[in-house]
Amino acid sequence: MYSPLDILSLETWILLGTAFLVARYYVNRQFQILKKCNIPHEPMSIMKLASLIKDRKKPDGYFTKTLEIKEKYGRIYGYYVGLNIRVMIYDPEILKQIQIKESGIFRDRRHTFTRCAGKEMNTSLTAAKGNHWKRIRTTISPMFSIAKIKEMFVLVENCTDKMVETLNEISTNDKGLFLPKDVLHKLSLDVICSSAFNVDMHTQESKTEELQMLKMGRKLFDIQVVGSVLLGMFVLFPSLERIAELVNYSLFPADSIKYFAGLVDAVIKNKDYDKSRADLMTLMLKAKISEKKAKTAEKGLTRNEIVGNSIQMILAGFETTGNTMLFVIYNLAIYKDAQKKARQEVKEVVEKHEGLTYEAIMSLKYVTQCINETLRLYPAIVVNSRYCEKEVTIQGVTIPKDCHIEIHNYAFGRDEEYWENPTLFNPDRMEDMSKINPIVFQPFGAGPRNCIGMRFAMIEMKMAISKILLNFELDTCPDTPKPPIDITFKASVQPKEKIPLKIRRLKSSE
Ligand code: HEM
Repeated sequence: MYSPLDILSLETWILLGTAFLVARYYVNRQFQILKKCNIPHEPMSIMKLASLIKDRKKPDGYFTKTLEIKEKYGRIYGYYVGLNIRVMIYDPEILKQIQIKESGIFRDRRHTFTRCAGKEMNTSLTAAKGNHWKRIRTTISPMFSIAKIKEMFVLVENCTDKMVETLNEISTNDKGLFLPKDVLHKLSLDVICSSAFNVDMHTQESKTEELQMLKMGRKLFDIQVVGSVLLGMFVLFPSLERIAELVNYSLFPADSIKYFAGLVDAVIKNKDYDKSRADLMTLMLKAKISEKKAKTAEKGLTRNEIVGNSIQMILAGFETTGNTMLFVIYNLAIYKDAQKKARQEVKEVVEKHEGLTYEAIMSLKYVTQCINETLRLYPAIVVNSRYCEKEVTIQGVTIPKDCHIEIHNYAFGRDEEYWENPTLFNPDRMEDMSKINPIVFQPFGAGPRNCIGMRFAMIEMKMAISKILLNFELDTCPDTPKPPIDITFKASVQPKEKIPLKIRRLKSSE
C-alpha cells in the first residue's frame, strides 16, 4: 500500500497545499469584489459561465439581454468572466463621468485581446494602452483633421464614381436586382485602401468574389477553431496573453496579416514613393521614429506601429462603414417617403454648391439624419468598453479596479425610455441633435477614446448615399426581408440574411 509520501516528499506536499490555499484565497477574494462594491450580480458558478457563453453565441439573445437585465437588476449590473469582472453601466450620467470627466482613470478600452494579435497589430490604436496609446493617438489624430480629410476627399470621390458605374451596369444588365452588400463592401474597402495606402486595388471593377484584397480583408475576421479556443482561454485567464505576446502569436490569420504587412512594407521600401500624397500611410511614414526613440517620445510611430495601424484602419473602417451604408440603403428602399425627401435635399444642395463638393456634403442635414437613425437601430459596435485603472466612486457607485465597463449601444438605441416606438425608422427624431443625449446615442463612442475615423466615415457614407440617390431609385423586391431585420455580430453588426434590393436608373427629368 502506497502512502502520499511515497509519491511526493513532505516538503512538496506542503508547497502544493500552500499554493492551493493561496489560489483559493485569491479566487474567493476576487469573487467577493462585486459584493463588496454593492454591485448587483449573480454569484459565480460554472453553470452561469456556460449560460453566458451560450448567450454570446446567440447574438439576438445577447442584444435583447441588456434590457432584460435592466428590468431585473437596474442600471448597474456586474458579472464574472473567469476571474475578470465586467460591469454593465446603463446610466448615462455615470457613463458621462467614465468616458469624459474621469477618462484619465478609464483611458483604455479593454485589457483582453490586446497582446494576441502579433507584434504589429498589438500596437494598433484599439489595442494600445496608457501612454503608448496616447503617443499613437496624438500622432494619428491630425491625420483625420478637416484639412487632411479635405485632401483625401478626391480619393473618396473617385471610389464613389466607380460605384455609380457598377450600379449603372446592374440597372441595365441585371434588371436592377442586386445585393447591396457586395457593392458597398467593395466600395468601403476601395475607399479605405486608397485613403490608407493610396493604392488602387481595382476592388470595384472585379466581378469575382475571390478578389484577393476582399478575400484577405474578410479573412482577417475568420478566426479558426484553435483561435476560438484560445480566445476563450484569453477571456478566462488574461495573463495567458503575455505568453502569446512573447511568442508573437497572432489570432488573425497569418496569410492575411502577411498580405497587408507586405503592402505597407512595399510602400516603405519604394524609393520613388511620392511623399506629397494625401493618404494615411504617407502621413504615418512622415512620423516614423526608431524603436529606441519611441520609448521616450511623445509623438511618432515605429515601423511596427505603422504596419499595425494601417491594417487597423482597414479593420476598423471596412465592415463598419460598409454595413452601415447597407442598412441605410435598405431603410431608404423600405421607407419611400424618407428616400424622396433625402433625394430632394441632395438635388437642392448640389444645385446650390454646383456639385457634390465638400461643403455640399457637409450641408446635408436630412441625409445625416437618415444615417444617424440607421446607426441608432444598427450601431456597428453593439457593446463598447472601458477599463478601470483604479477604484473610484462615481455618483455613489464604487467601481472596482481592473474591471471592464460595458457600454451597451445597441440596447440604448432600442430602449423605450429614450425613444418612442424604438423599432421604427424615423429620421425626423434626429432633427435636433441638441435634444439627444450624446451618451445614449453614441455610435462612434465618446470622450478622448472615441472613433478617430468618425468624420471620415460620415463623409464617405454621405457621398456614397447622395450619389445613389441622385442617380437611382431604390426599391424592394419580393425577397427583401421586412423590417425589423434579424442581425448578427461579426466584426460589426450585420444582417443575418442576404438583403436583395432593386434599383432603377433615374431619368434626367426625375
Ligand atoms: C460607420 C462607421 C464607423 C463606426 C460606427 C465606428 C464606430 C467606432 C466605435 C464605437 C469606436 C469605439 C469608440 C470608443 O471607445 O469610444 C471606434 C473606434 C475606432 N475607430 Fe471607428 N467606426 C466607424 C468607422 C471608422 C473608420 C472609417 C475608421 C478609420 C478610417 C475607424 C477607425 C477607428 C479606430 C482607429 C478606433 C480606435 C480609436 C482609439 O482607440 O483611439 N472607424 N469606432
